[in-house]
Amino acid sequence: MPRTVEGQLTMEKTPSYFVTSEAPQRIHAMAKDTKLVVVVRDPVTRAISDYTQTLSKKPEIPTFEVLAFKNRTLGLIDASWSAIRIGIYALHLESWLQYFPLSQIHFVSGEQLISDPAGEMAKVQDFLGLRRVITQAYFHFNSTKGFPCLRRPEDGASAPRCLGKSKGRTHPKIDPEVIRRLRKFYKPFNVMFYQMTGQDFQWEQEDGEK
Ligand SMILES: Nc1ncnc2c1ncn2[C@@H]1O[C@H](COP(=O)(O)OS(=O)(=O)O)[C@@H](OP(=O)(O)O)[C@H]1O
Repeated sequence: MPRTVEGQLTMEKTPSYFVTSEAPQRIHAMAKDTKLVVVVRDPVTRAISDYTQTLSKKPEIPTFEVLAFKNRTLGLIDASWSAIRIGIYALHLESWLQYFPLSQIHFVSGEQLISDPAGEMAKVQDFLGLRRVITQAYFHFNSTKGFPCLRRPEDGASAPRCLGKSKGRTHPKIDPEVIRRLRKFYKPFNVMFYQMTGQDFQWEQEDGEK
């Protein structure tokens, strides 16, 4: 990590930290006042997104439906498969709460980051004690991509910058029965996560992928 001088904030982004059991202790030992920002999305959609990413690199892998189960006849989910395990957010958060108070952790809703990026970024800036610089003016919804893209009002007419092709890929169609089974699997963990964070992410609202 680079040294931070007075008046600076050092930021670092590593998605795997949240699910790495040694990370909370190590980060706490390095800087116990560190503020943590975690982006979470519906774990079922997250698992499919994770699978889609792997599939793009290894097209020969088995189907999502095959990988999701230890025993499909019995409906036994394979919670050791990383695409599924990562979405058990309550489990991972428990390790962080051994070292950091909840007040030092901010959770961003992945769904709202897409539907209301400025609102979600306002909360992040408040949490970090920053002025709200990134506002609505910084976002432009690109209907072709189906996601908000970033523009810099200070750059005048320059085109908004969308994330690359590997973000916002089309997901394969997954058997709705498998989705239902996965929703049932995650429900108790999601409820526990809402209780632990005091935030209801509303992942139980609809059936099907979000
Ligand atoms: N603005 C914008 N543009 C494009 N994509 C967006 C955006 N906001 C959120 N998302 C969602 O981010 C998902 C990819 O994030 P990742 O977690 O895979 O990224 S990373 O691994 O942390 O780099 C990606 O998941 P997939 O849709 O499965 O590709 C998107 O749904």
